[in-house]
Order: sequence, then structure tokens, then C-alpha cells
Amino acid sequence: MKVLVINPGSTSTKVAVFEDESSLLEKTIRHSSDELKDFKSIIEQYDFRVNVVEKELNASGFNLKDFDAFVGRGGLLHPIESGTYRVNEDMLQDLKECRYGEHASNLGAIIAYNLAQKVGKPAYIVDPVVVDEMEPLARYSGLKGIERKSIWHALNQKAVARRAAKDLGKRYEDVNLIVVHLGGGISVAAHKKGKTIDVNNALNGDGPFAPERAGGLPTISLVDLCMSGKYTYEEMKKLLAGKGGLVSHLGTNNAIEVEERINKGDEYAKLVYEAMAYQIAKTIGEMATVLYGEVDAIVLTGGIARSQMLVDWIKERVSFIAKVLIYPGEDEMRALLEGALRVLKGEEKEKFYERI
Ligand SMILES: Nc1ncnc2c1ncn2[C@@H]1O[C@H](COP(=O)(O)OP(=O)(O)OP(=O)(O)O)[C@@H](O)[C@H]1O
Ligand SMILES: CCCC(=O)O
Repeated sequence: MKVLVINPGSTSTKVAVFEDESSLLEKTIRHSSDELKDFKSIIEQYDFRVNVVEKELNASGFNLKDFDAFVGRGGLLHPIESGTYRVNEDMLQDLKECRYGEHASNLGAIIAYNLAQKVGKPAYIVDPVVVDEMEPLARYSGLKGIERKSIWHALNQKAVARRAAKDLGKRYEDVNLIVVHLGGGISVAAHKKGKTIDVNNALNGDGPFAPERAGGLPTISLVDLCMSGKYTYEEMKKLLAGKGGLVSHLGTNNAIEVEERINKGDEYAKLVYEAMAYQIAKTIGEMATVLYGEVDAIVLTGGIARSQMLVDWIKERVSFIAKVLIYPGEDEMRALLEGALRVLKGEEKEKFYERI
């Protein structure tokens, strides 16, 4: 069974081709900020991104007719349970309207569907960023009408949590884990026996700051900034998710560059980077209380889990809670494939998204 996997990120488009479990192609096409600067919205990037995918397939000698299924990384929909979803009109409509917000992954379902339509094959998304398994208590904020939301790296977190459980010699459904995805955004989640019962909203101002995200902010100061007249609504949103965190303090979202500066003696860069580790550790502590201290392991994953410096700072503060396991990078392409294969092989039922 041949599957095309498409994963649009904020600064890249990843394309992979699998024949059953074997990888035939895995390519990351990076998009410079210059290339993307003239697009006013994510949806406007559609033609550009499809061309990138088709060009890559042509260059590698693949034809759309070769594929049995198409799978894309899912985007901002209304909250749904974990699983593999068949792309349908309801889903496409919400994504095209950006009804629940803008995120590069919104394009995953749209691209997969349009390519699949050309050859009459099914398109899927797997564990989109809105997978919601939070318990009722986790949903409360201190202001009626503002509810905490689950927007996180569900795809990579779920895949890595299963791997960690296996490495612990247990089933995912039998362990309690705190999983931390350290990417451009950072999500810290409490996985209780196969369900993610609490997680910070990695996109919208909750939890630690991240390379591109401001994280939780002092609310009155934030209100003052919003009302200052310095920023439009759109600019404010971009400031919090895109230009926040390391970008705001140090002008870069690249943790490798930050470490180079630290190694050259930049004290401010060191303080900011260590503050990020401090906030991550603090959020891990919060999630330990969510699990009543019964934690089988703390699992660090994502690009910055490659950083010895950051990992060591986090470990120093959280090792008293549980052992720390490291799975650097992400395997979202394989996670997307596996989700599609579970459905294609009849091991799991496909799910359907409904507009509400
Ligand atoms: N060896 C390394 N040491 C330190 N940081 C690293 C290393 N390799 C990658 N990174 C950092 O990881 C970050 C990117 O992580 P990742 O690729 O998981 O994020 P993304 O896919 O862009 O965003 P997200 O995961 O939030 O969707 C960047 O800040 C990058 O500099
Ligand atoms: C994966 C959703 C959260 C983010 O982009 O930071």
C-alpha cells in the first residue's frame, strides 16, 4: 500500500512517500521568511505549497496515480478525540474559513484532499492539533466565558508517548507520562493511562514561553499593550504566536543560534534560554500534581530535545519527580502514515468530522 504524507509547517513543507512501513522518500522543503512574506494568510499559500509537493513528487519520479491514500497533518478544527479522520466537506469548510484560527497545518487536509480527489482515493488527517481529552477540572480559567483549550503537538506527543511506554515495557494505556514537545511551540501534557487529561495551550498564551510563542503573560500588562494603540488585532496575535518567546527577547527562533551566542559569552541570551528551561520545568511540576505524583516517566521530544544544555537544566529541576527519557526530534511523518495504515488495514475505524 503506497501512501503520500504531507506536513505543512510554519517554515517548511515536509513530503514523504511510504510503501507500507518502508520509506521511499522523505523531504523537507524549507521556506524562507522572504518566500512567505507576501502571503497575507496561511490559506493564500495553498497554490505555492501544492506546487512544492507536486514538484517534489515529479522530481522523485512519483505519480499521483501510484498512491492508495493521502494523509495530511490536521489543523485548527473544533475540539475532537484522538484518531484518524477522513477528510470531508465539513472539515474543509472549517479549515478554509479558518473558523478556529490560522495554523500552517490547516493546509495539510486541504492539500491531501485535493490531490486525492484527482485520482479518486481517500484522504485523512491524524491526531490534529486540537485533539481534546482534557478532564473537566482542567478546562476552567478564572474568568467565566474563557475556557482553557487543548491546542498542542498531539501527533508527535501521542506517537512518542506510545514509544516511551513500549520502552518501559508497558502499554500506553497502562502508564502515566508527562510528555514535553520542545519545538517552535512547546506543549507539556499529562498523559494518564492513554488519555491526555491536561496540556497547556501551546499556541495561545498558556504554559512556558517557547522559541516563537510568548506563553502565559501577566494579564493586565497584556491588556494595557492591546489597548496602547501600538498594535492592530492581527499584529497582536502575531506578536504572541510567531514573534514571542526567544524571537521577542533575542530576535531568533533558532535555539542552535542562541546556544552559539551563549558559548561566546552572551549573558542575556543565557538568562533568557535558562528562563525558558525554568518555565518548562515549572509546567512539568504542575502536570505532576495533575497526576497526583504518580508519574512513570517524563518524556522530552521535539527539535530542542537535541540540546544538552536545555535538557540538563530541565533535568536538574524535575528528576526528583520521575526518570527523564529523551526522544529528540519528531517522527510526525511516520505517525501520520501509521494512523492512515491502521484505518486502511481495518485495525481501526476511520472517524468523521462534523461542523458544529
Ligand atoms: N541540535 C540542536 N540543539 C539545539 N536546538 C536544536 C537542535 N536541533 C534543532 N534545534 C531547535 O529546535 C527548534 C525546532 O524544533 P522543531 O523542528 O521540533 O520545531 P518545528 O517543527 O519548527 O515547530 P513545532 O514543533 O512547534 O511544530 C529550533 O529552535 C531549532 O533551532
Ligand atoms: C501544535 C500547535 C501549537 C503550536 O503551533 O505551537
